[in-house]
Amino acid sequence: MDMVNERFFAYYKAQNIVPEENWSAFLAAIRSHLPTTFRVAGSRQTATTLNAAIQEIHVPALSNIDFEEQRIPPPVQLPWYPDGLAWQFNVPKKILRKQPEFKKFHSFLVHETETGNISRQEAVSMLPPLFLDVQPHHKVIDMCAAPGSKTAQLLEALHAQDTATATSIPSGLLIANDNDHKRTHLLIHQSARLPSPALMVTNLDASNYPSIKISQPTKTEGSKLGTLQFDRILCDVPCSGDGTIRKNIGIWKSWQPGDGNGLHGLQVRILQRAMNLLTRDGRIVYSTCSLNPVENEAVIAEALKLNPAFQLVDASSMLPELKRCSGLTTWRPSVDKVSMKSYGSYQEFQASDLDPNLKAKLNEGHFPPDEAEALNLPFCMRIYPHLQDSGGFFVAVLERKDRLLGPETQIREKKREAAPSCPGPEAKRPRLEDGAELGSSREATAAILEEGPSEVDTTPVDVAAIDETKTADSVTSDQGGRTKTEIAKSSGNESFKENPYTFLSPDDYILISCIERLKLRADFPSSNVLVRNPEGEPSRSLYLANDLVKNIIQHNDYARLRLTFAGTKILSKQEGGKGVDAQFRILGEGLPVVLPYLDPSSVISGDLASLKTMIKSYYPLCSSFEDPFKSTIENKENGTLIVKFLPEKTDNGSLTHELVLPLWKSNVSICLMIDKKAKSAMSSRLFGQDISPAGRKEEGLE
Ligand SMILES: C[S@@+](CC[C@H](N)C(=O)[O-])C[C@H]1O[C@@H](n2cnc3c(N)ncnc32)[C@H](O)[C@@H]1O
Repeated sequence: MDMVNERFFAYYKAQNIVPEENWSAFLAAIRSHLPTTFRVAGSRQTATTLNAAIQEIHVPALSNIDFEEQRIPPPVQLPWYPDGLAWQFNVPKKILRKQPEFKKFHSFLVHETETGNISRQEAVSMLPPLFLDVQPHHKVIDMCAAPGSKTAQLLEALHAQDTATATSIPSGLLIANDNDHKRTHLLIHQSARLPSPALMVTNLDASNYPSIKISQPTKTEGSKLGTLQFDRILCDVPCSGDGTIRKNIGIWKSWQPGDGNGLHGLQVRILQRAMNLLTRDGRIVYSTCSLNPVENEAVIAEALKLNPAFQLVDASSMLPELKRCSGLTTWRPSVDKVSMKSYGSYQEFQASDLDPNLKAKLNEGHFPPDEAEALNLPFCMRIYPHLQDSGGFFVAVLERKDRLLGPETQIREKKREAAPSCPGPEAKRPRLEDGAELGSSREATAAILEEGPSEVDTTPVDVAAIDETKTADSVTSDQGGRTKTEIAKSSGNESFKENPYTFLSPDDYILISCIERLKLRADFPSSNVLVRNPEGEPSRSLYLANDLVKNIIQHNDYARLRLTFAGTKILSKQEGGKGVDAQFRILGEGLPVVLPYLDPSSVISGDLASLKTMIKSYYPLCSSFEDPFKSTIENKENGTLIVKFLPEKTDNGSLTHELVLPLWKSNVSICLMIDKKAKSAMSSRLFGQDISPAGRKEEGLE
């Protein structure tokens, strides 16, 4: 492919995005292959252990490797990422497939990605959540969240107090929102790897995000209904995406100077809405993967002019190792595909002899404001590909000016620009970070699934529960006696087809039987257990939400919020468990959440030899285990069991920290209730190879 686009060159030279002397370095970088980057995810404790394994086992094994007479550099840590938890390597696919050590490392990455311990994410895309600085008590909203790579980082920050085996229940909240319904489901699928009782997913237009009611305690009246305001808001808005040109090389051909013009209005409205949803001491991070000032500084400037209570934050002392350039104070929008002419001011644009139809495509907000310096636009951050061999990116941090002053004052809701909620005719479809264009969700889904989430193991696991949300059309009623269709109509949401969430009574006999079976302690938050079906019956899956999520669900119409997901699934009905007292089984993703409430006597001890047997076969016979594990399971009642493995060394690997897993016991066999990809990853890590049935099949051994 010819990596040439004269319009692109002329436009960005006119913007002066980099000094003349750096232009050739910029050009060389955007024409070169983008290195692979990944982040060690999950709880801090697991992350540190896995990171140590990369440092102490993989990097030494990958050092001093020659391929076709060339020295291949090993992975290196991104210097700016906290605790060295993000890595970069630049090795051609051919080497990853053929060179034995790199092949081994690649399959380690694939396995760990599938289990959620590693997130393959562009380096620059990791930045916005870091600048947002989320704490476990924060109320956070990710306004344009799908497919969810930054949502995952935000969730991890909320869960900073998790341990290797147990999930904390943060007091804060994360709402992940996206207006594309299919993409919200992709996000939900991804976030199953990071189960959180503090997560809600909504499917709304961020530029018009509704006020959410919550019950707040008062000094005198007990409690009253108020409006939820967020401590942290991420606006990773839809954009033209030319910063991803190294990865999405089609941009070389398709790029036009007007690509960002039609998105500007929507971007301003999303940021403005965020400003109105922010608590006084809160913080907003606005980001795009576009280099275009019309989608970046122009949006910030316009939003600041409309909301003078806000200011840009000087974030130069945050992530000091990150190389960045200052935001622009002047730029030259263009609507011209032919002569490549651009204009330094709105006045100059209006005075030009352009066709009136073209003149209608830009308004004053697209152009640099007179007060660019006073607005501190240089505090915006531009990350260019040549600075540290990354993609191109833009980040700005905003806070309220009066954040440290006196009592809170509600900012006046500005009248929003009467612009259409869709980008204007000039607008191309916004490019999404994963490379797909908005609207082509099927391709986006396929692309992401290829890289990311693991399949559900349909053999022993939960197919029924997956279908649960698809029964939404059934005509049944909510607590107010309205049918789902009526609720949807009343909310102007005819097309919304998700099921409502209903909290179970702590006296519900199924809930009580699960609690008794698992011997959950009295402090288990049983009043926060909810189900997701129109009848409000515990017929399939039980979810757990934290207090804030419960508060929101109870005080808002779920259809108005287009609530697509909430909390985390902890228990599911085991169809094969008929005749067993408690037919519910604990889920792999729910176990870390429930673990802190389990009575130690309900957890059995296992050893790695037994684990090997459980991984090798789907339903190993109880009699195939060695004692003492054999007699332990033989003496247990049928149904859900939890098994704990202590750190131990094996011939080809080691278990470095405690591991707790869910089992299901039938009359003569047991089954390890985890995803088949999680089994494969665990097997490779503990036994040096994938001994699971799926792994053996892949290797042609079965
Ligand atoms: C740049 S992508 C977000 C990437 C995401 N933050 C991540 O890190 O995975 C922009 C997202 O905005 C969504 N979007 C577009 N218009 C929107 C709107 N008006 N309200 C909410 N989301 C919108 C798109 O569906 C897309 O998923």
